[in-house]
Parts: sequence; C-alpha cells; structure tokens
Amino acid sequence: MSRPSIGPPDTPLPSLPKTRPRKSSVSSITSLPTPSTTTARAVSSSLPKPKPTSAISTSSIPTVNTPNPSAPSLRKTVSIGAFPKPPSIAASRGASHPPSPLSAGSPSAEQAPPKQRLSSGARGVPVRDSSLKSNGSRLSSRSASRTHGSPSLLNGSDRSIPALPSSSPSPRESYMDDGEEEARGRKMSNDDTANSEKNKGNVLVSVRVRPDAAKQDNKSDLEWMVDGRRSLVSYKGREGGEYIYDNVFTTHDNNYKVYDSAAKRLVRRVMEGYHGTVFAYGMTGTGKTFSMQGTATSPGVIPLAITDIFSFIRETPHREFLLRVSYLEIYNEKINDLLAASTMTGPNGQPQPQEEIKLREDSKRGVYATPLKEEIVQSPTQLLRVIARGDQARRVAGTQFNARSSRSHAVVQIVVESRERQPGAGSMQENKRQAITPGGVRVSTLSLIDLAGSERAAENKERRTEGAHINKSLLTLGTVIARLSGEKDKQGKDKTANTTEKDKHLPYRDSKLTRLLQGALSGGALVSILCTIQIGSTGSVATASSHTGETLNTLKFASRAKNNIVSHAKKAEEAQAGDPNSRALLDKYRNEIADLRKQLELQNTKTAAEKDEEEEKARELEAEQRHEEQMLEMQLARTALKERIEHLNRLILSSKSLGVNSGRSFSSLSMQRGSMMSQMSFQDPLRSARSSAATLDAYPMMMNRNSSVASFRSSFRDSSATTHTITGAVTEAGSEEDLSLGDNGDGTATLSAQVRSLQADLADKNRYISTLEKRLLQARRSSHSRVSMSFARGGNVAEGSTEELFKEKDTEIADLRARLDDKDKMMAALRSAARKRDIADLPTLDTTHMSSTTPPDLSRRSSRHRSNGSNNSSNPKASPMSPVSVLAPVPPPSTATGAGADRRKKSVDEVTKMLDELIDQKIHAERVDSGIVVRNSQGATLGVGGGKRQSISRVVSSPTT
Ligand SMILES: Nc1ncnc2c1ncn2[C@@H]1O[C@H](COP(=O)(O)OP(=O)(O)OP(=O)(O)O)[C@@H](O)[C@H]1O
Repeated sequence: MSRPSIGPPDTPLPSLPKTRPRKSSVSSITSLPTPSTTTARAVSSSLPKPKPTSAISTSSIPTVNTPNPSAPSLRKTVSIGAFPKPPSIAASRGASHPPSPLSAGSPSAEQAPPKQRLSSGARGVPVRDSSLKSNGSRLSSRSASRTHGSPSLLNGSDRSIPALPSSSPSPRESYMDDGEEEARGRKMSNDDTANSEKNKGNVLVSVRVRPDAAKQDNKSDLEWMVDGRRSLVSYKGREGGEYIYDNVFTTHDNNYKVYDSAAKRLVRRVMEGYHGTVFAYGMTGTGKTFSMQGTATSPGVIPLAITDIFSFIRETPHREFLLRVSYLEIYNEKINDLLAASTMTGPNGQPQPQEEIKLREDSKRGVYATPLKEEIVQSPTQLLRVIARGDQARRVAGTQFNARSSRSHAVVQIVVESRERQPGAGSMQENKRQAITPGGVRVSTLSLIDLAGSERAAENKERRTEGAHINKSLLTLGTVIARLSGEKDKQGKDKTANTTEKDKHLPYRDSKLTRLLQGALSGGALVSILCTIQIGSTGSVATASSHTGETLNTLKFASRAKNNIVSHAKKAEEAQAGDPNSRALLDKYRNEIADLRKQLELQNTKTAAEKDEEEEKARELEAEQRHEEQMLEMQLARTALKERIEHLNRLILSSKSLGVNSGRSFSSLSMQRGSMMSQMSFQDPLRSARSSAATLDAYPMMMNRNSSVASFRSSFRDSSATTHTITGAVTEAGSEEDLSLGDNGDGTATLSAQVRSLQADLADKNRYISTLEKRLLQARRSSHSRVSMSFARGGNVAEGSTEELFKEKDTEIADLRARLDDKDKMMAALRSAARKRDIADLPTLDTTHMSSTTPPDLSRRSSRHRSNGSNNSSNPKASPMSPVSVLAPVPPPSTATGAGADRRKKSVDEVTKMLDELIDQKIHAERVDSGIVVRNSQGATLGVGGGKRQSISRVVSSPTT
C-alpha cells in the first residue's frame, strides 16, 4: 500500500498528472484555467511513494486512506459541515473578505454588511462540483438543526458570543472513499453518531492562507481557489480536490478574524473549566508564528486570548480566579523552560545550564513537564510580558524559507483556577474576604502551541539537524492523528475501552511533542488546529511543484485531524477543599491568606499590648534615670557643700590656730600657737594634722580680713584654753564634720599630720573627681539616648546643647585636675617643709620630750642638720620658699634661751609670713575660681569669689559671739 508522506519529499516530484475534468465544476468556474494535465488521479497515485530520509523512519510516516482506483476520481471533500460555523464578529474588528480565488480577484464584499455579504456569498460562490453543492445544502440544514439541538462546545451556542447561521458545506472525508465512510457510519449506532457529531464540534480545524510576498500569476497558483465563506480550498491540479474545514481564512483575513473564529470560544470554555489546546501547524514560513503571536499592530491568537481571559474574569464576578503561566520549547527533542532560561545566569553572566525537564504523567494532570517554572499573573500586561520574555529565549534562525524561522515547538500553558463566590450580604470588601465557599476549585489548562514548520533538508548542518527533529516530531504527530481514526472505530464499538490501553497502540512516546499533546489528542480537551498554507510558491525557494505538494500535505493533515480527533472534553472536576492531591493554588493561597490574617490579628492585639508595655517601661526607665540624675545632683551638691564647709572651717581654724592677724594680735597668736604646739604636738598628732591642713587652706583669708578674724576669735573665747572645738561655726553641716581645731588644741599640728590630712583631702578630691566623671558619663549616655530617641521620633536634636554640656563637663574636670595639681604642689611643699622642720627641731625635741622616742638615726640626722638649721634660721631669706624650717615648734619658754628664743620667734614669724603669702596666692586663685562668699554675722565679707561656679557657691555666716 502506498502512503504519501506528510513530510517533505526529498526527491524531485514527478510531473503532475492532468486532473480529471469535473464537468459540473469546470463549467461553473470560468476563471480557472483548464489544467494542462489530463488525468485526474487519486491521492495515492498522485504522490510519489514515500522515501524515508535518514531522520525519518518509515514506520512513523502517517498514512492516508487510499481510495479505490476504480472509484470515480472526484475528490471527496472534508466532512466539515457537521462542525459549527463560528460566528463572524470580525466586522467589529477587522476585515472579512469574500472568497478570493487566487486567479481572479473576486469583488470584495468588505463594505457589505455581514449578513448581506454572507447571503450574497452563499449565492455567488463558484461551486464546481454538483456533489459538493448537494452535500453542502444537506449539511447546512444539519448544521443549522445542530445549532439548536445538540450544541457542541465550540459551536455557535456559546452564550457570550452570538452565533451566525453556519454556511458550512457537507462534511465529507477527503481521503476516505465513500464505501469506507459508509461502512463506518453503519457500524455506529444512532447515539454514537450523535455523540460523534457533537464531539466533532469540540475540534475545530481551520486553514489560513498566507498572502504571497510578491503577487505573480503563476500557472500553478491559478489552479487554487480559496473560498472563505464556504470554508473551502480547492485545487484543480493533478491531485485536485476540494477541502472544506471549519474555517478557511483568506489572505485578506486578519489576526482578529482568525482569533474570533478559531480560538475565542475555546478560550472561553477553558475559563469555564474545560481543557483546551490551540496549535498552529504548517510548512515553514507560512505564518504560524504570525498567527499565534502576531505583531505589534496585529496581535495574534496568544495576546488576544490573554485579553479575552481577563475580559472573562471581569465579566464573571461570581467566581474568583488564579492564573499561572509556563512557557517551554521542544528543541531537538529536548525540553527547555523558556521562563527559567532568561533568569538563570551564572556568576559570569553566562546562562546556566537548566535542569533536565522531563515529561511525567499522572491520572489527574495527564502528561506534564517538570520541573517547569510557573509564574502567577494578575494582569494582561503582566502575562504578555512573561510570554514576551519567553519569546526572547526561543530559538529562531534564518532559513531558506524564513528569515526568522522557529526552530522549536513552543508551548504556552496557562493554568486557570477558579471557584464560585457565595453571594453574601454586607459590604463589597467583606464579600471579597468572606464570601468564599469552602470547596470547589476547578483547574483547567489552555495550551497555545506554535509548532516549528516542516521543511526540506537545509544546507547548514545545524539547520539540518534541527529540521530532522522538527520533521520527525511532525511526522509522529501526523501518524498519531492518522491512527486515531482506527481508535475512533474501536471506541464506537467498546465505549468502556480503557483509554490507557487504547493509547498504547498510538506512538505518542515517539516524540516529546506528541507525548505532550497526548491529553488533547486523545480527547481530553477541546482542540483548535490552525493550519497555515501559502498557495503561491513566489518568494519560496521550493520549486512550485514541491511547494504544492507540501501545501496539499498540510491540507490532508488538517482533514485527518478534523475527522479523527474525537474530543469528549468535560469540565474539570472541582477539587474539594483540603484535598492533599489538589494542585490548586487558589485553595492553598486562600487557606494561607486565612492563616495569615489570623496571625495578623493576633499580632495586632499582641503588638498593641506590647506597645503599651514598652511605653510603660520606657516611662519607668526615664523616671528612674531622672531620679538617678536628681540623686546624683543632690549628692554632688552635698559633696560640694561639704567640701566648702570643710574648707571654710579650715579657714576659721587657720585664723585661730595661726593667730594670723594684723600687728600684735598676729604675733601674740603666733607665739601662743607656738607654745601650744610645743605642748600639744605629740598628744594627738592625727587630729592636729587635719586641723593644720585646714589652717593652711583657710589662713590667707583670715589674713586679709581683720574684722573677720576678730569675730572668729570671739567665737573661741569661751572655749577651753587647750582644746578649741568649734561647734557652732558651721551651722548647716557641722554635725557631719570633724571640726577639731587641731591636735595641739590651738589648731596646730605637726606637718606630718598635716600631710596626712592633705592626703585625706586629696583622696576626697579624687572621689569627687571620679563622681564627677561618672556623672559626666551618665549625662553623655542619657544625652545619647535622648538624641537617638529624638531621631527616632523624627524630631530635631539640639546637638549644640549636647556639645556645650560635654564642653562644660570637660572644663569642670580640667578645673578639678588643675586644683588637684595645686594640692599636689602644696603637698610637696609641705612635705619638704615638714622634713626641714623636723631637722630644725631635733635638738629641742631631744632635750625636752623626744629624747626617749626619737630614733637614733633621726637624732643623728637632726644633730647634723642642727648647725645648718641655725644657719638657715640666722638667714631665713636664704630659703624663702622653704618655710618649714621656721615652722618648727617653738620651744617652751622654760627651755628656750632668751636670744635663741627671740631668734627662733623672729624666724618663725618671717617664715610664717612667707608661707602665708604663698598660701594667700593659692587661695586667692582658688577663691576667684570657686565664687565663695564668706561673711560674718554682720554681713562683712570674709571671702569673695568670681562666680564661675555659681552652682556651688554658698554663703556661710560665721557665728556671732
Ligand atoms: N497572513 C499574513 N499576513 C502578512 N504576513 C504574513 C502572514 N503570514 C505570515 N506572514 C509573514 O511571513 C513571514 C513568515 O511568517 P512566520 O514566521 O509566521 O512563519 P512560520 O510558519 O512561523 O515559519 P517557521 O515555521 O519557519 O517558523 C513573516 O515575515 C510574517 O510576517
């Protein structure tokens, strides 16, 4: 049995035999030239025997039924009339043209209203075959009755699109003889026939004729006639015949018309829950990509479907939808993910190799590719962008036939999930959130496929390899479709036949394309096939004859598809809520949304509580900090106050103990102190030291304020002669202070005791400094936190004030350090004075009280220095800055010789003066610094400060006598 190949023959075609004249038609078509060939032959005889190429196995070559050679050679038309005629709504979108036989430009009916055009067309279409004519009329009525009786899913019964009466002619199979068709028909019951008729409506086959690049009236071109109104393509050549489909689009029909007639209903059905597949099939360069993708000015099926999908969603408020899209290509029998390809780039910017994509099958999803990137889309623009991205990644190359030839089969899959909304009361917003029925998500898939075109072997090796793969997969597709007719018969016999069993006989697995299309081809989906042809070979490198052969092959493929594919597509079942096997993201997302909403509400309540708590904590913390600061302030103020009191007490003691005064008073006091010191210095050296230190501090003030000295003196009048303790001098903090006058009872103490006192004083100062430093640190910290809080609140921060505070504190520290240095210096001076005094006093001590207690080495040192001391005392100016030598205790009058006592007294006075001057300088400086005002009870100012430390300046009143 000879079977023509669907693929391109690789040998030159034999010269076309003459078509057998068909009396009725020939007479009616005056414009068509009489074929030069004389003998009309059946398909089998008109085509060369298939000659497999290296890439195509003979077994996979699709077959066509061979008509009986003895039967009349008149070509049978495709049995299309049974299929509904899609409505013509192109008037609103674009041009719909009347039949346009290539040879004779028939007058355009473009301007005529659709109905008028249709009727005039129906009348005016040249029909050259009486049988066709009669069939046509017969099927027209059948078709019309079907429209009202048992509508198929893709016919004009679509609720949303008004259907126009069908003008499809009689359905007849082109490649089956009458006998076979009749036999098949007889074998089927009436019900089967009805079902078959109905199911045929689920498969639409359309043919689109591409306009020639340059119009030339070739002889072969003139043998073709395309009648869009009657959906008829006829060829008057050697393999002459007439092919009738659901739609035939002429060269004048634009993409809108193609979409409206061939895909729109299917897309709408998909939105309702059916699976649907649209694919474009045809020779290379005939306009598959142009039809599916279109151009910017003339969008194709894919963009128009996308627009329609969203229109449907808008028009269907009682349902909610979720759309996800994937885009793959089959290139050289390998599946590439076109959406992942654009995103998967390596570190060097090179595209990364993809994970191998495999085809899997399960009972629910059928055959599917995995792993495949799916993107959820929410708008037509987004969806179009995703697809445009995939298009960029698709393989295209220039071939002999097409400058931008698709080298792969491209499959766009849009998964539509939808479910019913419950009409509910309340606001719109509430409805949206709550009015969701618990179950029932329906998942359907729309596959939009742009196949690569069949082509002849190319010069280029790469193109040849690609071409071989393309041809092989297309041949497998043809084979599967051809064999479906046998399955259809079996189905008629045994409706309960297991589909999987049935599919075993079909070579779906021979190519990835057929495997992927398995669900659609085996009847699980609505199918629309758009076959593209180019009648004239102008602009094609193929010879006119081979081009014609290819075109005829496409037409035959279309006829076979129409006749053999039986779709029993049903609405996808609703997946119940909570079904673990459900792929429905809608369900998943809804649950997730509900969960998240709950979490959010919980979080909101929690956050409110936490916020309150945090605010409370912050308030507490602030209050605590404020309290701490206040405490610190108080402590500092206390410390400063104590310091000052202590300081002032020392001043008072100093004036008393040293007897610093003007004229005689001073001398007598000095004398008295001297004698007292000699008596008392060894009784309680520690107490003496502190009061002496105080004396040194306070002394100069007394020196300069005679009146105050008098008042101080009066305060001591009632005190005991030997031990003076001021109790009322300091009224504010006197109880906390050890206000001893000195260990010698007159405010004098040994210098070593004074040194100790100074050390204690120094320790106090250090403590004070560290307190201040600590405070400064805290102030800084709190200032930082306030600054950051202010920033957090978006308020402005007075940075200047913070800096000023820092500066002030730094200055304070620097001041304290300077004062500390002064103390150190003073201590050093006192130490050396103490040393010298000790040396100077040694003979006196030896002879009076210290002979038993003085260590031998000190005695020695003392005796050694005695002469020096006398030298020094004889010349006190020799060491003016070392007054300690003259600070030596004056020997008691009983032990001191007259001249020696005088000399010593003199030297003591001198040195005391010097010391007083030195201390006076220091105190003066300090007074200016500290801002102290000391007044007596009469208001006389004892000491006046500069006011630099206003915060700690105090007025201390001396007690009145
Ligand atoms: N109906 C049409 N009207 C105008 N131009 C068309 C039409 N059909 C196709 N063309 C043009 O023909 C050329 C080839 O078309 P297209 O690329 O769509 O062919 P194809 O069938 O996809 O080819 P291949 O299989 O090689 O990819 C393009 O330049 C396209 O614009």
